[in-house]
Amino acid sequence: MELLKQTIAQIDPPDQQAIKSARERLDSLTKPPGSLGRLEEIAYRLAGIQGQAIPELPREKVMMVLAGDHGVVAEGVSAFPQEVTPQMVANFLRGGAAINVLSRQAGARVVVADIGIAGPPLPWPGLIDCRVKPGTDNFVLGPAMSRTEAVQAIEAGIKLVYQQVQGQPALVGTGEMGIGNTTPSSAILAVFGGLSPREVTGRGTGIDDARLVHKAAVIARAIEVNRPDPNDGLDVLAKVGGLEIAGLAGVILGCAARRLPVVIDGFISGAAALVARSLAPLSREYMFASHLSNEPGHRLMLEMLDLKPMLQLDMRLGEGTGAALAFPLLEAAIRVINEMATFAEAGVSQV
Ligand SMILES: Cc1cc2ncn([C@H]3O[C@H](COP(=O)(O)O)[C@@H](O)[C@H]3O)c2cc1C
Ligand SMILES: O=C(O)c1cccnc1
Repeated sequence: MELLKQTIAQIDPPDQQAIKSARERLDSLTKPPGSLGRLEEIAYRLAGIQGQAIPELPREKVMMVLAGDHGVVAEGVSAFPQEVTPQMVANFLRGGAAINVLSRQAGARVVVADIGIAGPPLPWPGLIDCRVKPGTDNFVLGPAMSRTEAVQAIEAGIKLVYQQVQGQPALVGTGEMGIGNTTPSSAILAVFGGLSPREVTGRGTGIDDARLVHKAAVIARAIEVNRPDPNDGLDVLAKVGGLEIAGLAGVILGCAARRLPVVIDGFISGAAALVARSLAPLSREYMFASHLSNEPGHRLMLEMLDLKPMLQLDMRLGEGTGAALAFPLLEAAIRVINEMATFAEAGVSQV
């Protein structure tokens, strides 16, 4: 609990003076004011995060992929069996998954961590061991994990940032693997948003209509049985969350504490972002929403976080794929503010 408390206490607001100077510089560049749209917002937000008017390109890009399993899969909420979680982790380690391809494209390193895959520990080279327990408990019957386990998983995510990222300037992305994890993500969204499970439940890996109705009913039952307190982020996480969601909340908090921008992937990462924001409201200032997932609740999630997605490609995969695709857009924003000529430099007339 000490590490979590310290980390939250270390999160400062972005540097307002750097933001102001960055906005002035953006307006001095050879383009009509504001004409690069949200790229300009990204540039000045990064200035505020780095604490300098002209943000630097990242020296390091890291995609954090956390894997965990979910007891609630016993209720039949996913189209795929639980063994796909370790099978996909093996695929990540071999470099054959979508996240490997898109991270290579972005020039990012993929970090793969086991925070709670079901079964015995996997002795695979390259797999980072931060196991809290072999999967959550079925949260229809009681809490997914204890409060202590939730804290342990968050702290594992914080430590990953410290161990895997050298420091400023860097870009970090959030990714995950865990069959069944759209179910806790919808549950978290329903609780924090005071929304009905039907509104926020989607098809995940591709369940049919009958299972979709069943999945929403499972989430409704879990909320009824556990009665998570929406004003207590740890309570929500422990009762209806997941280990990789907790770990990603830790990654987000760790980035915010170290003044690193963190690029949030899709629906599951969004649930982790809601948890992080509820534990430390300022952490939101360090988040960038990469894309809008096709999972229907994602739009509501981003509205609650007041974040606008950069891309909308009808993707619904997770793993960090949307975040990897957004990395070059953040780098483009940094290049614009660094490399464009000003009106004065280029001898271009202003109004
Ligand atoms: C082969 C395969 C690769 C994946 N990569 C990410 N997910 C995604 O799907 C899962 C969530 O959906 P649900 O809640 O319906 O199980 C997570 O593992 C998520 O990362 C995958 C799913 C599958 C099947
Ligand atoms: O948006 C996501 O992250 C997502 C959606 C469906 C299944 N897995 C991941």
